[in-house]
Amino acid sequence: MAEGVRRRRKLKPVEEAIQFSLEQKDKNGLEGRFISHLKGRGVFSCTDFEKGDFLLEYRGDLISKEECERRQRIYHDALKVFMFEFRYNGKLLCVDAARDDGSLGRLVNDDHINPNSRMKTIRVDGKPHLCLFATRSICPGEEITYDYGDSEWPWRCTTLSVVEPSTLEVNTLSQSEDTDVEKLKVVSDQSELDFSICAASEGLEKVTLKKDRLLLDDQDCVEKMSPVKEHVLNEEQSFCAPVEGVKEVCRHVVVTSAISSMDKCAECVGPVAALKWIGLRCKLCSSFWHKSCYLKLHEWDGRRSSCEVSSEEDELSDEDYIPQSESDHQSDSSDELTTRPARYDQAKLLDIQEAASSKFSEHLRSDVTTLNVSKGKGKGVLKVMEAASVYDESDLMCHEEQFTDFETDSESDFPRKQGSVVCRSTDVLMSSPQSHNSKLLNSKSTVTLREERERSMAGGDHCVQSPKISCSANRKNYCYICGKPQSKLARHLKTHMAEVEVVQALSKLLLAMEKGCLPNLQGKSLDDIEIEDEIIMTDSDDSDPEESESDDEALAGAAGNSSNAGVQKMPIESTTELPEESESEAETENPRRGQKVSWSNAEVTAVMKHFEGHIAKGKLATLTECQQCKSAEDPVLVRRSAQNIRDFVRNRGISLKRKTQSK
Ligand SMILES: C[S@@+](CC[C@H](N)C(=O)[O-])C[C@H]1O[C@@H](n2cnc3c(N)ncnc32)[C@H](O)[C@@H]1O
Repeated sequence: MAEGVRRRRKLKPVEEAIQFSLEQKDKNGLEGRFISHLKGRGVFSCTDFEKGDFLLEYRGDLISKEECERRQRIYHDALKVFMFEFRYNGKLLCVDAARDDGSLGRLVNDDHINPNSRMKTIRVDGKPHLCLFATRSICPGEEITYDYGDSEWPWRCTTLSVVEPSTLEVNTLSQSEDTDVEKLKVVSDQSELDFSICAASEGLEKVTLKKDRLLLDDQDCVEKMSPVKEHVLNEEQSFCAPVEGVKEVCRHVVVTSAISSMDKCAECVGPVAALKWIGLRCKLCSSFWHKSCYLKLHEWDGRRSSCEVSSEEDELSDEDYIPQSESDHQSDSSDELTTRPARYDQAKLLDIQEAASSKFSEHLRSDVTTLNVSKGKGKGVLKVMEAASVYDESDLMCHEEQFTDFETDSESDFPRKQGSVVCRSTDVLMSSPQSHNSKLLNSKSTVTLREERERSMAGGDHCVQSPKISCSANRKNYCYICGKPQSKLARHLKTHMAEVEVVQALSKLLLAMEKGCLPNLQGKSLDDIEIEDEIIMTDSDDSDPEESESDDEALAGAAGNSSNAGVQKMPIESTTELPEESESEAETENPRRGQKVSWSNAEVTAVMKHFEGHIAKGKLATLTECQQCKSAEDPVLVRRSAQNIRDFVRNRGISLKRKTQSK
């Protein structure tokens, strides 16, 4: 009874904050949504909040200054933005929310002009917790924001100062009303930048910037805490919002580069795929970007002219497989980079869309394919379709996207923006190039699809974009990703757009389309789909197999030859030697890899044990299979990477094919 009464009693905001902090839960009435490519996600209220209400905790690992520094050394910029440094009991601490635990606090964006909440510390079990409280009443639909504090937050600045690494003194301008903006002194030797920034808020902020991190000095900080409740918050505490903006001081010198799947685009923070991707890397600050993101960024802030682009390509690690995809093709030439306009808002998925468009328009013209794929609990049906004019059309749409407001409520907006639609139904999304209005068509079968397509083609109306993945059941839409029913599916899907799963699903489908093996995927769950690459001999494979391409050539093959878009030519990366009969003696030297390593008989036997079937069938091994082989045969293959093994299998397959053909 007493328990019941306690439950019913409305908790005071601080009590509520303590309760939610203890339970590690977010409050109802708030939701995360994707806002835009520029801003990323944000948190929105779905209910009314009153001034003073507790909203959310900025949840993460509470770590010391030292641990914070250590993590900042190893974190990519994209993760550093989730590190919230603050002062508590005279100590510099940090809540690291880099790990996405699904909590909403980490997604709250900055607003220094009209924020509706404020970050405060409360003490729970002797430890500080960062909690957001409403500073005014908040209506449903409003985005929750707080003031990150005075700093050079890039999104606040209309003009960004770009600093030459060698520049010794730079004036910085804060967008805030405060007048105490002083000089930013830069002492730079490229390897270590020390900045003393004096900016004003309620007090003077002193920040030491080393390499690429911000540390608060023993001075007043960005934001001073007002006590929430004396026994909870009994001393002056100060805050610094998530670390950000350091990359802006670099005058980027970018090169096209093969980038590890672990590294994210500094602009959209998104991975492209589980595999290594080709993008741009700044030689000075080692940030990475999708090419389209980089172009967009430098058009936005007018720094384009100050950016150097080199055509030099980076070294590839022999661990990484570079997929031959159109998204790679985008990154191939510095020429293109300097001349091509930035067109994409939703870089990540649009990259894939573009990949699909150009690749499939080459060799899948007039094809309409339906693919049933089950995923999770529901009976999802993926319809994948392709239209003859897809390339031109997607091009047109990409251009138009610049002028389209993404923030519309239109059901069709998301798919059109994304280019690739993921929803659950027998419905298929189609769109007309004239109107650019996507509409849900209740297409029940391939025949219907084809008819629809033919009808629209005849009427000058074209099916748009590939792949289209559309799922629903009984006219109720279920989200393909989280499986929940959604009345506003298109809008809901925006929340998933950054998820790797979507990108991976699309990648798989694209690969399957490209290889013409979509029908084989009928009824499979996405997790079960493993697309085996088949070895396709090309002219260049007719040369002596021992003379495999250099890494550069392989990279160029993988990234640069869009005219080969219709052919899946596996780049020969020469990460291992070609194992001919004499492979045990064969030695190939890769200057980048240093020591040449010949294949021993034991190694060959170990690999053959696993991949004889692949070689006979002319199939490529996947990296996972190679890793499994390596583990199973441990320690025989200790000198070989999974990629080495993969190359071995491929090269063997090529040799065998050649032999068969010559017979
Ligand atoms: C703690 S995260 C907030 C969540 C973030 N929007 C996301 O999608 O992950 C901080 C980052 O959000 C972005 N951000 C925050 N406030 C912003 C604003 N007002 N305008 C644009 N971007 C903002 C910046 O990229 C910043 O580095």
